[in-house]
Amino acid sequence: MGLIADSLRNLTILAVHMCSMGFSEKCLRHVVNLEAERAYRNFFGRSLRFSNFLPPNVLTACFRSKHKFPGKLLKGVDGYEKESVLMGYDGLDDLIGNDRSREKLCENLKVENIDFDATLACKRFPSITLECMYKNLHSLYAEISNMDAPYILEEKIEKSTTYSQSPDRNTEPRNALQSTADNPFSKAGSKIQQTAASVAEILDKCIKCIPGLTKRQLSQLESCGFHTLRKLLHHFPRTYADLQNAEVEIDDGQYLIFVGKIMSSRNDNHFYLLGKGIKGKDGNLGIRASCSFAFLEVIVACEVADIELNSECTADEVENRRKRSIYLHLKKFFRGTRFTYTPFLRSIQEKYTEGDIVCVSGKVRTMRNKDHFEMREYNIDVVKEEDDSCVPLIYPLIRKEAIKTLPVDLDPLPKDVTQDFQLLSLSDAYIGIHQPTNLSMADLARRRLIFDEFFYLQLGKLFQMLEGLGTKLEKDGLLERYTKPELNTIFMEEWSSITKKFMKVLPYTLTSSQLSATSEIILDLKRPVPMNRLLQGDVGCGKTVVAFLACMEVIGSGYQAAFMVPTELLAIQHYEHLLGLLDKIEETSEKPSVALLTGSTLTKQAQSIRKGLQAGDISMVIGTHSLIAEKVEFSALRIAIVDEQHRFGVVQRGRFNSKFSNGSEMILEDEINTDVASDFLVPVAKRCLMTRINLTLKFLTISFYELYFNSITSQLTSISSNEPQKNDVTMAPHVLAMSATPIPRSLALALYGDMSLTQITDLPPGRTPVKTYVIEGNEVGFESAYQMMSEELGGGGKIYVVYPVIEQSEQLPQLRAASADFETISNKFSGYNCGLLHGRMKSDEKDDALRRFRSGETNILLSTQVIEIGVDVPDASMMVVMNAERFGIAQLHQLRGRVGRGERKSKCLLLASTTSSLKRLKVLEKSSDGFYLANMDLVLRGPGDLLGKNSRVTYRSFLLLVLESSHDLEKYPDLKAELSMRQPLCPLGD
Ligand SMILES: Nc1ncnc2c1ncn2[C@@H]1O[C@H](COP(=O)(O)OP(=O)(O)OP(=O)(O)O)[C@@H](O)[C@H]1O
Repeated sequence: MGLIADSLRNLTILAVHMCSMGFSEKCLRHVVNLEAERAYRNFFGRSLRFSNFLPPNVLTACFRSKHKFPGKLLKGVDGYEKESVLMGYDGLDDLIGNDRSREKLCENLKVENIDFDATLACKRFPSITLECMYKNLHSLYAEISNMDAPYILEEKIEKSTTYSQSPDRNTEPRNALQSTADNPFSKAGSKIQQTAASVAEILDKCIKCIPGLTKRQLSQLESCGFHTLRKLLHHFPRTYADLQNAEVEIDDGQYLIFVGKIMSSRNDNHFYLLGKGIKGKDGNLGIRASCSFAFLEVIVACEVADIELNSECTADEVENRRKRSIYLHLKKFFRGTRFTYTPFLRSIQEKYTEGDIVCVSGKVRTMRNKDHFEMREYNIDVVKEEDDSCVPLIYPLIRKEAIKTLPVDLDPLPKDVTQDFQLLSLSDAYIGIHQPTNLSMADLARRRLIFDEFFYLQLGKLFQMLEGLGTKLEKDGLLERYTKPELNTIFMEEWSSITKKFMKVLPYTLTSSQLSATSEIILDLKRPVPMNRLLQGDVGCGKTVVAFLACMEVIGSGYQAAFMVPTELLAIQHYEHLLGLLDKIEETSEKPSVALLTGSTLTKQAQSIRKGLQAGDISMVIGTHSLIAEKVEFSALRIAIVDEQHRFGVVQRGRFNSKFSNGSEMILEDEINTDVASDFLVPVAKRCLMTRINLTLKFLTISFYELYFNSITSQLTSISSNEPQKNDVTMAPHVLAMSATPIPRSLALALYGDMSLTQITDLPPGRTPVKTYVIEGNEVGFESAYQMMSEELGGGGKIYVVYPVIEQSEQLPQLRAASADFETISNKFSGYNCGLLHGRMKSDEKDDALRRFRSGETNILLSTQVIEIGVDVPDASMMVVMNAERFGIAQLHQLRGRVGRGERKSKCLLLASTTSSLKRLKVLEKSSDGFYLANMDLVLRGPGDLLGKNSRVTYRSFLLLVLESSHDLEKYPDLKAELSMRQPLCPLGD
C-alpha cells in the first residue's frame, strides 16, 4: 500500500509540476504512462493494481504512448521533492481539471495557458505547499527548460506565512512550540500550530538530499521504494546485536555474539597448504588442505567479564571486574578441488587481517583447552568503527546520513504531549531506533514510534468520523461520547418490562460486571445514534445472557433483534437456551417470537421465517451466516449481535447494515477492499505490535470497516435528525460485537478506538479454575492420561477428547486423529459410551452428537476444535487435548473454557508430542485467566506494555483534546499533514 501511495504521490506531484509549468496534457500523459508502467511492474500479480487509481481514459491513452520524451523529463524531475497529495484525492481529473484561479496562476507563471490551479490543489491537499511547489518549479525551469526561474516564484516564497521555506540542513529550525505562546493542548488556545519548517516537508524530501549518496545507491534505494527520507527512516531494524561481550556462562550449543580481535596463532603450524607449510601472509590464519579438502581457521580473542566474581557486585565493581580472554576458533571446511587452489585460499585468507576488530556470532562448542571454543557455523563482520558498540551488525550506513539531515526536535506532536508521555522527540526517536547506543535507548525510540502508530490510527478514525458529521453540535456530541464513557449506565428500573421479566427467570443472579455491562448497553440502545460496542470477556464469563438482555430491551420497544454466530452448533445451542428461558415467562402475551435460521433450515421453514421477519411477526432471529443472505429482510431491525466476531469476515458484518432500511443497499461491500486494508495494515501491525499479527490484522481490518460504518451511519443519522419519524426507519441497527478472545485493555482500546468497549471482568460465582496438566505424550504420558480419564468417568464426569485432525494423515503421522482414535478409546473405556463430533459431519449429526453428550448418553466426546467456540455443556468436567503443541495458547485457553462451566471441579490434560513445546504450554498450567495469558503472550512474543501505565493522560485523551479544539485539524497543520501521509483510506478515493 505504501508503495502504491508513493507511486501515486510521485505521479501526482509530477502532474502538479508539469501542469504548473504549462506542459501540455500530452506530456502529462507520457509521464503518467511511465509512472503507471513502473507501478504496474511493482504491483503486478497483486490484487491491487495501480491502474485502479487512474481514470480509465488516461490509463489507456498512456499505455499506448511510446514516446521517449517522458523518460528524459522524468529523469530531470525525478530527484525533486515529492509531496503527498493523498487527502481527498478523487482521481487525476479532479486534481488537474479545475479552472478556478487559473488565470491568476498563468499571470504568475507568465505562461499563456495552464490547466491547473496550484493554489487550489494546495488547499485541498494539505501536504502540498505552494512554496515547495514553486521551489521545485524554480529548479525545474532552470534545469529542464533551461530558463531563468520567474522572479514571481521567489516572491511567493517570501510572502508565505503559514509555511516557511525548507530549513537549511545545517541550521537548526525553531521548535514549533517554543514559538507558540499558547498551549495547543488547551481548548482556548486558538493559535495555529506553527513550525519553522513543516515536518512533512522535511520528512518527505527526496532521498537525494542525503549527502554523499552515489547515483547507484540512489537508484537502488528508489527501486526498493525508498523515495523519501520518511520511507527510509521508517524502515526499522528488526533486532539489535549487543556487541558488548556476553556476561553469561558460556555453554555448549549457545548462540552468542562476541566482539574480539583476530589473533596471530601460537605457532606457524597453523599454516600449511598440502602439508608444505606455506605461511599465511599475516600469520594469523590456518588453512590445511588435501587435494580436495581445504580448511580455514580464524582465531579471535575476546574479552569477557569473569562471571564468577560478580554475582552481587556494586556498580563500581561491575565496572572494574576482572576480564578474562577467551579464544574462538572459527572453522570452515571446503570440499572440492576448486577450493584447494592457492589463489582461492589466499583470497579467503586475505579477507581477515591480524588485529582486525571483528564481530562474530554463532553457536559455540567447548574445546579441550580451557577458554577455547569452536564455532563451525558463524557470521563474521569486521567492525569498522570502534564506537559501534550497539548497532545492527550489517546496517545500511545510509540511514545514519539520513538522520544527520534532520533538524533537532523535529516533531509534529506538541512538546507538552511528548513531555507528558515521556516520549522522545521524533528526531530523537529516529536516532534511537537506527543508532542506539544501548538497548534502552532503542526501546524508548520504539515506544515513541509505537505511540505514533496508535495515535495517528486513532486520530485518523475520529477525524474521518467527524468529517462525516454535519453540524458542530453533532461533532461535539460524538467527541463527548468518547470523552465520558464511564457515565454510560442506566438504572434497572428504566429497563423495559420484558427485560425485567427475563431477568427474573434467569436461574442465577447476574455478576456485577454482567449487570453494569447490561446497563451500559441498554443506555446506548436508548440513544438515537447507533451503538457500536464490543463486549469482551473471558470464556464462560456469561456474555450470552448480557446479549439476550440487550435483545429483550430492543424487542420491548417494538423492534427486532438478530443474533449471528459463527457455527450452526452454537446457533442451536443459543436458540434452545433462549427458548428454555422464555418458557419460564408466565405472561404469554409478552413472550417474543424467536426463530432459528441456519444453512440447514428446511427451505419451506426458512421461507416462512423470512416472511415473518419481513412482516415483523418474528421479533428475534438466531442464526449463522444465513442471516445476512440477500433474501433476508427485516421490518425493523434494531440490534445486531455478532458473536465471536473475529470469525466473521468484514463484509459479512457489513451486510447487516444493509438490512436496516429499504434502498440502503449502498453499503460497502464493493467499497471495502479487505486486501487494501490488509496491505496497509500488515506493515502497521508488524511494526507496532510485532506479534499476534493475524489477530491484530483481523481486528484492525474490522476497525477499518467500522470506520466506514460509523461515518455512513452518522451521515444517515444527521440526515434524518430533523425528521424523528424517518429516523426510526433509517437508523442503522446497533451493533454489539462479542469476543471471548481476551485482549489487554490498552490494546483493545487502541485497536477498537472507534468502538465503545465493555468488559466483563469476573466469572460467575462457584467456578473453580480448571486444573491443567501438561504431559509429554509418550507411552508413560498416555498411560497416566488414561488413568485420570477412567477416574473421572468413575466419578460420573464427562470428557472431551480434542484432536488436531479428523483423519490420520500420511504426511503427518504423528498427529492423532479423532475418527481413527474412536475405536481405540471405545475399547479402552468399554463400559462407557463414546461420541464423535467434527466439522465434516452433517449438521443434524453434529447436533445429535452434542445433544447426546449433553444429556449424558455419551460420556466421552471425541472431537476436533469445532467445540472451541461457545459450546456450553456445564457438567463436562475433563478435557484431554491430543497433540496440544499444534494449538496456540489462546486457542487452548478457549478449548479449556469448554470445561469448568459448572460447579464440578474440572481438569484439562494437554498431551504434547514434542518436548520442546512443553515449556510454552506450561504457561497454561500456571494461569486460567485469559487476560493474563494474553498479556503473557504479548510480553513474551511482543512489545510488552505498549504504552506504559504511568502516562498522565492516555493518547486517546490527547487526540480528543486536539479534535475538540479543532474539528478539522486546521490548528494543527503538522498533525494534519502527518495524518495525510499515514491515511490509509485516501488512495481509495473516499
Ligand atoms: N451470573 C451467572 N451465574 C451463574 N452462571 C452463569 C451466570 N452467567 C452465565 N452463567 C452460565 O455460565 C455458562 C457460560 O455462559 P455463556 O455461555 O454466556 O458464556 P460466554 O461468555 O458466552 O462463554 P463463551 O465465550 O465460551 O461463549 C452458561 O452455562 C450460563 O448459563
